[in-house]
Amino acid sequence: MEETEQLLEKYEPAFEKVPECPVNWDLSALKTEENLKKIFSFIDLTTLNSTDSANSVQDFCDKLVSFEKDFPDMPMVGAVCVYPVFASVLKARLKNIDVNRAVVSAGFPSSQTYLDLKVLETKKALDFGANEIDIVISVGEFLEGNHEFVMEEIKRIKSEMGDAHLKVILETGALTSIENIWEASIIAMEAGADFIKTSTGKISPAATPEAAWVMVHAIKAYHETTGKVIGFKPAGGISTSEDALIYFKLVKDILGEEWLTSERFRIGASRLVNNLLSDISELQGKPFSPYF
Ligand SMILES: O=C[C@H](O)COP(=O)(O)O
Repeated sequence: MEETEQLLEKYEPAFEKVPECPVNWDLSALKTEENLKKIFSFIDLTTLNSTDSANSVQDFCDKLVSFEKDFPDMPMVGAVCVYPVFASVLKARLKNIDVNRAVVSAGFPSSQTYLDLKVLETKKALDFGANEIDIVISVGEFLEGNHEFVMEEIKRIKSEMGDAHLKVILETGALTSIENIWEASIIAMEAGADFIKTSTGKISPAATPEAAWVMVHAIKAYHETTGKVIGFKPAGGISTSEDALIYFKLVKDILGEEWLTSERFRIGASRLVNNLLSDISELQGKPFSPYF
């Protein structure tokens, strides 16, 4: 039996014990200033548009640098996340603030390119200043049952990354079943993912509580079995405080308070920041106008 099949068999009993995902989420007690600020610090503030340019990414970064001065009571976001060609812009413009420089790589978002190009793209992004890399699994190969291929690709990319963090996107909206999401989670973690991430944000559905539920249980099972700590990143379509609070609650309830840190929990989002800031201002009784 192949290595990946043995691995999946080992984790099957844990999968069978995953409870049903709740349909309703009671978030009322969670919408506090403290929690919303924590969520803010977990954001991978993302711009992944075909229209992005060096100038627009520069402006995006400069806004974050001004934000730190204009909102001294707010934490910094976890990372800024951009296309690889802008890694050097992040390095130059964010050098004076404490924020991670994340870059999508390896043929993002389809992952449909040669492995040597995936490795090259990743190495270049790191050389130019990224310290976190987000890649997508080869979804088509995974769905064909080529688990070994998916595992080896991730391992190879990770092996070229030194200390930089690797986030592996499962593209859960394309995985067709809860079992597939579980298996992709286990394979990605075993292959060296520091984080597993739901979605690229480029297909629908993107992040869902149901997909997150399975992934977070997989992280828990993997931690219990290996002692390894893997982070979780829901991404795609998360735009309101309530959307984010569902993932916050899910991580808190299943993995515990110790996962509520930007080392272990990120939320990939392009539109969440202003809504969080608006809700925080409302809780503080202060006026707010969109900042980002
Ligand atoms: O990785 C992050 C996602 O691409 C962001 O998706 P979003 O634009 O729907 O927030």
